[in-house]
Formats: sequence, C-alpha cells, structure tokens
Amino acid sequence: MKLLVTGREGQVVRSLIERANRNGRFEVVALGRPELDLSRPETIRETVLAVRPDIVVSAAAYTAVDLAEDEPDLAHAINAVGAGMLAQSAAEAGAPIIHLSTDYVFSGTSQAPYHEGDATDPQCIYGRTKLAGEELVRAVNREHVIVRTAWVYSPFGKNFVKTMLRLAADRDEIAVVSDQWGNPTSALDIADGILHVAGTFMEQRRPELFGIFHLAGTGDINWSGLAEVVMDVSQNHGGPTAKIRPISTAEFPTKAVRPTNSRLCTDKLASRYDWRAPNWQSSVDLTVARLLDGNPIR
Ligand SMILES: NC(=O)C1=CN([C@@H]2O[C@H](COP(=O)(O)OP(=O)(O)OC[C@H]3O[C@@H](n4cnc5c(N)ncnc54)[C@H](OP(=O)(O)O)[C@@H]3O)[C@@H](O)[C@H]2O)C=CC1
Ligand SMILES: Cc1cn([C@H]2C[C@H](O)[C@@H](COP(=O)(O)OP(=O)(O)O[C@H]3O[C@@H](C)C(=O)[C@@H](O)[C@H]3O)O2)c(=O)[nH]c1=O
Repeated sequence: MKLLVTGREGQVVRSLIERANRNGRFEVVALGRPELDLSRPETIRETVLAVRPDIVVSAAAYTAVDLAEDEPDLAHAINAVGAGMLAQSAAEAGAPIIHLSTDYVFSGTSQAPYHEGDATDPQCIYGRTKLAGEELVRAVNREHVIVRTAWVYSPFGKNFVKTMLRLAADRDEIAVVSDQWGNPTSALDIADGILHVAGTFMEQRRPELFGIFHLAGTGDINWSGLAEVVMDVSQNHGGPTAKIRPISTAEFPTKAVRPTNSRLCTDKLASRYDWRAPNWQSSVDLTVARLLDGNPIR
C-alpha cells in the first residue's frame, strides 16, 4: 500500500518512515519542498497525481506557534489552503486522506478533556489556520480522517522534550509553566496509530471510520510535570539534569496564547478503530533513553 506523506524531516514524517519500514505492509513516499510545497498550490496537484498514492498522509505544516503570530498569511497558505489543495488532489486521485491537526483548535477553557464534537475556538493564529485546514479537508474529500493530536515529541526535529534536555546541559534550573495541561504524544506512537488507521479503513472503507478523531498519549500532565519526568529519565541514563521550577503562564509571556486545558478524549478512536496510544510516561522514557543512549527503541 503506497502512502504519500508530506514533508521530509518533520517528527511525524520521520516516525512514519521508520515504522513503515518495520511494518512491511506500507511503502512510504515522503515528499516536501521544493517539489511539493504547500505554499505553492500548483506543485501539490501535479505531485499527487504523479505519485498515484493509495492514501495521502498530510503531516507537513507550519508549526512555529509564536512565529505564526507574525506570519499569519504564510501559516494560512500552508495550513489551510495547502492542506485543502492536498485533500482535493487526493480525492482526484481516488485516495483517502489522513490529515494531522492539533489540540490548539480549542480555547482551553473547558475543565474536561475535549471530545471530537466539542466547539472549537482557537486562541492563536496557528490554531486558527489549522482549524481552517480541517474545514477545507472535510469539504473537498469525503474520505478523510482528521487526526487531532497534541504536545508531540520524538527523537527527531524540534520539540519540548529535546529543548528541556538541551537547556539542562547549560543550566541548573529551568522555569516551566505548570498551569497548561495536555497529553504529551510520541510521534512514533502517532505513526503506529496512523498505520493502524490506514490499514483498517483500506480494508473496510466504512463511513464511520471517516471523520475527526483524537489521538494522543494516554494520561495527562502540565508542561512543568513533563519537564520533571524528562529530567528524571535523563538522570537515570546519565544525561543532563536541572531543577524544574514551576511557574504560571503569566510569568512566561509568549506571542501566541496557548490553551490552559487541551486534554483530548481518545475514546472515539478506541471504539471505532480499537486503538489507543500508550501511556505518555512510558513513551517519554523510551524517547529520552533513545536520545541519550543512541539506541534504537522498540
Ligand atoms: N509538533 C506538535 O507538537 C504538534 C503537531 N501537530 C500537527 O502534526 C503534524 C506534524 O507535526 P510535526 O511532525 O511535529 O511537525 P514538524 O514541525 O516536525 O515538521 C513540519 C514538517 O512540515 C514541513 N513543511 C513546512 N512547510 C512546508 C511547506 N511549505 N511545504 C511542504 N512541507 C512543509 C517541514 O518540511 P521539512 O521536512 O522540509 O522541514 C516538516 O517536514 C502537523 O500537522 C502539526 O500541525 C499537532 C499537534 C501537536
Ligand atoms: C522552552 C520553554 C517553554 N515553556 C512553555 C511555553 C509553552 O507554554 C510550553 C510549551 O512550549 P513550546 O513552545 O515547546 O510548545 P508549543 O510550540 O506551544 O507546542 C505546541 O506545538 C504545536 C505545533 C501544537 O500543535 C501543540 O500541540 C503543542 O505541542 O512551555 C516554559 O515554560 N519554559 C521553557 O523554558
């Protein structure tokens, strides 16, 4: 089964390539700039039709949350217009699309974990452009699976876990916000979930397998608690460590507003696809160990 995945060096792309190689059932064709540039719609249709994929996985995005506040047009071009064009091109090629989206589509004011049907109300440009992308994907390709995930980390690319390890190498103490809650999610677990979803709906293609699904690490924590776990695992593996000082969001001003609570309920994915991500602590453990030991994991 041929999967066209957008991007080359992104966390989810790299994870999909690694997991698909192990799985053997999928051939991943990962394409990014310049031949498939989401900010240049004319490159998208041409590439999708030339590759003739069985499924398109839309894993590339403009993900710089603070920078997006200064570059709203580019973020919209990539996350909304580009995503819509990708979904439309997939439809023309007769391929379903799995499109990655984010917990930042929610305002974060709810006390409870968010369900797929809950009202969206993004508070930052990145979240607004991702929501616009979801809407376009849904409008142009009936066979869509929108996978909202959250707080992604991995051995690849840039992410919070790697930032904490880098800062710990230089500092005795790191101040980290403790009043934003979410579900840390390993990109390798996302890749496993996506391959499971792709395999299932290509076999069954039932309408209830399409739609919006939340896929995130099991269990929740705040950023400061996540940083503490990273430090503990690092210490156990002889890596750098620092004291984590919990602070409020007001003490760490950023350009973009982030949700206070962006916990995602993943029961719909579990019931329709019989798949749930592992507990976030065990995946953080594996990722930090791999980063420090340089050993392949799982
Ligand atoms: N990171 C996170 O915490 C979260 C991410 N998500 C979503 O998950 C998906 C994957 O995220 P993640 O893997 O972390 O992303 P990364 O930031 O690691 O990678 C982004 C990818 O997008 C590619 N890209 C950026 N601009 C363009 C463009 N104009 N044309 C083509 N490709 C482009 C990059 O290309 P190149 O390979 O050339 O660098 C890279 O491969 C995204 O949709 C994101 O919105 C959802 C929730 C949380
Ligand atoms: C580096 C650092 C960050 N923080 C805070 C800022 C912010 O509130 C929180 C996380 O910071 P980051 O900038 O790493 O994370 P951020 O870029 O907001 O992460 C988001 O990325 C996008 C792509 C998503 O879709 C989201 O799910 C989410 O993962 O931690 C500290 O408190 N101390 C620090 O030293």
